[in-house]
Amino acid sequence: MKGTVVITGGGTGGHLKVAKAFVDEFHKRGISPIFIGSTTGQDEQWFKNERKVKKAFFLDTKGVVDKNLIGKSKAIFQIVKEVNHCLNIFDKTEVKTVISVGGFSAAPATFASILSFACKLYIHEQNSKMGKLNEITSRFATEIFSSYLDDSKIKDYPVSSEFFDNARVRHEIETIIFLGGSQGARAINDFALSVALKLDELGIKIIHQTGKADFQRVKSKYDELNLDVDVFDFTDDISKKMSLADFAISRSGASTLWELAANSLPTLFVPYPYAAKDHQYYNAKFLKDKKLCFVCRERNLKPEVIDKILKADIKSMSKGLIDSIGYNAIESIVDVIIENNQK
Ligand SMILES: CC(=O)N[C@H]1[C@@H](OP(=O)(O)OP(=O)(O)OC[C@H]2O[C@@H](n3ccc(=O)[nH]c3=O)[C@H](O)[C@@H]2O)O[C@H](CO)[C@@H](O)[C@@H]1O
Repeated sequence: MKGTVVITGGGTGGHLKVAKAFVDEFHKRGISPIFIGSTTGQDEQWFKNERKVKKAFFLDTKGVVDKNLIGKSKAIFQIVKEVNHCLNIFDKTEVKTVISVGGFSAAPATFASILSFACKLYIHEQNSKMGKLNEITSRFATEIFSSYLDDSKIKDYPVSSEFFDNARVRHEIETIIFLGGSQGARAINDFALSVALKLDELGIKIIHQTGKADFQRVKSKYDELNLDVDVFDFTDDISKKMSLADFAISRSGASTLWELAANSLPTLFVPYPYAAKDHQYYNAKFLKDKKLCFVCRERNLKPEVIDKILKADIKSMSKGLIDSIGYNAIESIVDVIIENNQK
């Protein structure tokens, strides 16, 4: 491969999981990329000690969207400053390929790749509605990979193999997993607590990922209810937890959604209502239109929802999910990038 590869982006687990898939795939092929992320968000947590990267840079950047005018100006000024920093890195390490997985962390390296004519830019857009940065920069990209774009060369989402390996067709609901995405979701936590006694009476086991911020509160409530629940804030072994469940109630962040699909786990998605352009709703709608999931707006999430789920035909949904996503997405995406690099 000519020149160095940069993988950039992050902020939250959804973007970082895809960044990690790229790092792992390049490493498998004997290529050590550089990672460029931010000091804000979860980037350092995921990549500070990652041995598969040649070097990781964490730049002083913050999100631009959802800020007042002064906040926006400061964030933009900081990005401009860090673009320069990236151009220096590109120059010193002969960067020829920049792969953005989106999020504000990706801004400096993405803009630097556009300014440096020696680089090719690739974008992986995880969501059904394009993020602001990708909307601005995508016209400069050599390829945009997305599960929702008709003209994407590879449409399958890069999901780790363990989600496929542990997949099975679900027949009846004996265990439900509640998932809040990388940061947890208070609305899903409250819903789980409101139906926990009923599920227990029905003999249904609960697995519950709360997110860090709400863990103690949720754990104490289960203790008060005297229920034996597998409750945790975050785990590195989420595929194992998913595979134990027969049904999921989850946010529809892109990585989680496609992991659940890969695992053939029927799901009720409760989209995060404040996501940009309501993208979590449209992520889930993509599967709902194929009758492969249920979707419930957060405002309609009432205990009665459980009765409907218990009557549903989860077997045909679970079977249908098998064909919704193919196995080797990250290999195919990296093949396209390497082929282009050789031209
Ligand atoms: C509030 C918000 O705007 N969230 C966005 C964010 O979500 P968020 O960061 O929550 O992302 P996702 O749901 O896409 O991914 C979370 C990742 O964390 C992993 N995980 C989660 C819990 C756990 O205990 N262990 C674990 O490993 C999941 O398996 C998954 O791979 O990025 C996604 C991808 O751009 C978007 O679709 C979401 O809308």
